Amino acid sequence: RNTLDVERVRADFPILHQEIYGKPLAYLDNAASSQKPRPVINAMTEAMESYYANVHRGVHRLSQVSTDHYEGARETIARFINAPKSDEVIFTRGATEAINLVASSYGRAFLKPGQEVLITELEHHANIVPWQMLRDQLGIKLRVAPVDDDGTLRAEAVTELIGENTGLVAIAHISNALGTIVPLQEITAAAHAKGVPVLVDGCQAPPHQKVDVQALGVDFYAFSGHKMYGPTGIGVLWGRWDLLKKMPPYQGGGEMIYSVTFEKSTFKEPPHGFEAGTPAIVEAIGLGAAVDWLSGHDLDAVAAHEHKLLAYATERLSAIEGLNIIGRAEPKAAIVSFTMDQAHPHDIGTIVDRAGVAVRAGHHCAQPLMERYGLSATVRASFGIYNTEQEVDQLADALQVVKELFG
Ligand SMILES: Cc1ncc(COP(=O)(O)O)c(CN[C@@H](CS)C(=O)O)c1O
Repeated sequence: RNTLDVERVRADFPILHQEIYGKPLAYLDNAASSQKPRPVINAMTEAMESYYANVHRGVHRLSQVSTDHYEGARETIARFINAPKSDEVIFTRGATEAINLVASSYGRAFLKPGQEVLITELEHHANIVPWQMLRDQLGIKLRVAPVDDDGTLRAEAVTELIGENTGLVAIAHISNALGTIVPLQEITAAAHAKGVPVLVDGCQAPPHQKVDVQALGVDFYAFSGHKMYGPTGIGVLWGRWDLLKKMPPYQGGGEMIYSVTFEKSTFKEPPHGFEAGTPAIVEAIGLGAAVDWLSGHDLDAVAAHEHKLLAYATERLSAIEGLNIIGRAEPKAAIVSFTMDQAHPHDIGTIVDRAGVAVRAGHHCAQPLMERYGLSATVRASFGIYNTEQEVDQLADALQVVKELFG
């Protein structure tokens, strides 16, 4: 397996080469959002400088070129997740909108009052609140599968709750707060054995590991461009064609129709039937460029590099007296959430920031999960392709200062 040339990777990210309060920036908040490599910046700038126009409707050359790049990005993304066809790739604003689309379209059309949507304690608010809204509108019920004390989500903890009343399993691929990697294949096989579809909140997966929707066997897969070295404002809902085909539109407007009269309108097939209005053209092109850039790296080598950082960070942080790592599931993505006996997460985040280290302090939009561990917040360091062991040292040394200050 070839190793990652991190210095060469870092050279692609202009933003990383700066100082914060006189210290080199150590950007360790990748679970919140990742930075953008030069090819993504260039692709978006080139679109706006040389061929930008609205898509699909124009008869003029620029519109055709813009459309080719926009639809080309869709095909690039479809290949990246091994989707059977690119028409199954729907552009959304991000994972949140992708999940809301399924709740609103699939949920309202195919879930019945009294049926259950099965989620887990690991979920991000984006995969909790849309189902609560559907419950309040439609009368479905929410069931929550428990995680273990160490942040592990055992497949049976989920599968034993799948019954004849379960209408959908909605589950994270990777926990943004703890890093837990969920055993999706096992859960999906059990759900399908009972005829229950599976939606995956895949937000934290594509930048860190190969995502193959056919190998996973899932029915819907949602993710955001800004977490995988692409821009904000663009994300993807991938869905199985036979489900997308029968789902009613999510939003109405231009682009998603064949014809409109005051009496009625006829709707386009997926994906355009779910893409009302002018799309995020430049952002979609940016996401396509991010996928091309990421695909230029050996994803196994990326995963191995990040796992090495996770192991090193776990070792260094575990050595700090009074520091408690929250979530030690195996396998785990390169996310380390922790508390310190001596200091509040926000104080810790502020102090390490003065040392040039960017981490997140808070509930990470997973308040129920924090409550389950009796916490209101943690500090979270989350690693990406461009992070280094030196940056782990920078974090650990800054935490030593916190310990001395508050110890
Ligand atoms: C598992 C998971 N699911 C959904 C989302 C929402 O993604 P959007 O691009 O904001 O729509 C996120 C984004 N989590 C960020 C912001 S709260 C974090 O700091 O962890 C996520 O991690």
